[in-house]
Amino acid sequence: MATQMVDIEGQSSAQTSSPPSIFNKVDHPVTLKFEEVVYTIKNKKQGWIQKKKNHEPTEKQILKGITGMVLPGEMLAMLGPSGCGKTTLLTALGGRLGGKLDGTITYNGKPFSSIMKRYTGFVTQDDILYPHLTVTETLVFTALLRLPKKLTTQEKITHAEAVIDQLRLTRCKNIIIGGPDLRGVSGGERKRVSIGQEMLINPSLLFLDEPTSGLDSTTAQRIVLILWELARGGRTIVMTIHQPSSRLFYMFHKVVLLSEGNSLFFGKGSEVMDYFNSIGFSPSVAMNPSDFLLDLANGISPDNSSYGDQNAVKQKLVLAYKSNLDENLKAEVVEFNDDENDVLHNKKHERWSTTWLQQVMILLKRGVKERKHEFFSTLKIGQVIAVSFLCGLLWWQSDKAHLQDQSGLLFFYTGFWGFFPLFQAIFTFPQERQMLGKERSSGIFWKFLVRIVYTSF
Ligand SMILES: Nc1ncnc2c1ncn2[C@@H]1O[C@H](COP(=O)(O)OP(=O)(O)OP(=O)(O)O)[C@@H](O)[C@H]1O
Repeated sequence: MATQMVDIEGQSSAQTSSPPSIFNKVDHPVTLKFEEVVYTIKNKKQGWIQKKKNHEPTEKQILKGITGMVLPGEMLAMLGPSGCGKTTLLTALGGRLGGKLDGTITYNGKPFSSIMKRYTGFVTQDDILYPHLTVTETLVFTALLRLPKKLTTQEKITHAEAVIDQLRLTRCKNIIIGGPDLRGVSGGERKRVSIGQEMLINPSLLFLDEPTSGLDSTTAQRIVLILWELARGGRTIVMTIHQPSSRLFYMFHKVVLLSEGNSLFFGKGSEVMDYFNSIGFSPSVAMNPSDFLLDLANGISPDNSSYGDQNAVKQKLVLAYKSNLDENLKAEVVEFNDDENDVLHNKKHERWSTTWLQQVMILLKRGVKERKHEFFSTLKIGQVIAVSFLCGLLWWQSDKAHLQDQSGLLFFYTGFWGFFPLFQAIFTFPQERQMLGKERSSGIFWKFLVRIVYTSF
């Protein structure tokens, strides 16, 4: 099997022609509109004793009517305190939220569809990557899986190389991703690899959940700058972000401020301070706008930094939004005609994903690369030696004439070599769950099958 494997590192470094500039412009621009988005969840049922005591409502509203619009070439930042509903809104807009979702979300005037899914990239907060693959291997395997089958393997590798260049990952392209117990690329580089995986399909819409969390401000700025360049190519970019520095804040074209599922502001980042000033909230000292906005969303008024009347401040801000911005915004969203330029839905699309056999083969190769270190791990060799030693002791100088003894040994060996690989395979299922979830959304369904096949070797 090892001889069949594609030497990805070798092939990619052998590539001499300059990578195509596939990222300059997007082919199918998308306008994202969302009106009165409400998301409700059912509260978990309590035990019958608790149920009698507490009369909690059975449902909880996470999003309470959020409206907005993002045009191609724009970058929207969702701001708000922890638990205000940013990730929920992002997931809803990315077409990944199940459950009770009311309101309207449209992409060029149409609801979410499989065509839209193909042109949507989603970068989750946690980077789900294989720790033992290098940056190049990670991106090349993704390219082989996600790019249309009309492209040759070499062209797909060239695309992956182009992404590496674009994301300035060239210096670390041969370094492994790494994990909690394994040194690898830095946090910022890992985040760029995750973004690169989504960029490979040249998405029209890109969603990112906290792409800068845990990074220093320079690295965070570098990542937002890359996203800004992507937006300049006509992409629609939506991200959640916790507390951007003022340099970052002014890079966003639009900002939505959330508080407990309510919208407190939606509009241009450059206008947010003027808006809050106009309704009587202005910072007493010069401060980072995002700090100021987070204080407001937490109900901390600039003139009264005591924590007494937070609910009253929040209520005031919600009412101010409803009377000053909500109606105009809804009218703007309804009036905007995005049907005319809808190249995406008007064009005939080929079914371009790879066949299941190709997927199985690529996943098999990737699985072998990722787990080859386990095949001859000291632990596994130690386990086999220990079992062999015990068997040796038990059957030491056993009489060859005793056929039952010999068949017992054979029975034990057959059982051991049958179940030993089987248990290895079973324990990979929980480890692979996250990756399966991530890749299922890209249409890769054959992973479990492949896991069983190659772990049983
Ligand atoms: N399935 C669920 N069941 C119960 N509560 C949920 C569920 N999903 C989300 N919530 C609640 O909804 C609220 C919003 O969650 P969400 O993850 O969107 O917040 P967030 O603003 O992204 O927070 P953070 O910035 O900390 O990631 C939280 O209070 C969370 O506990």
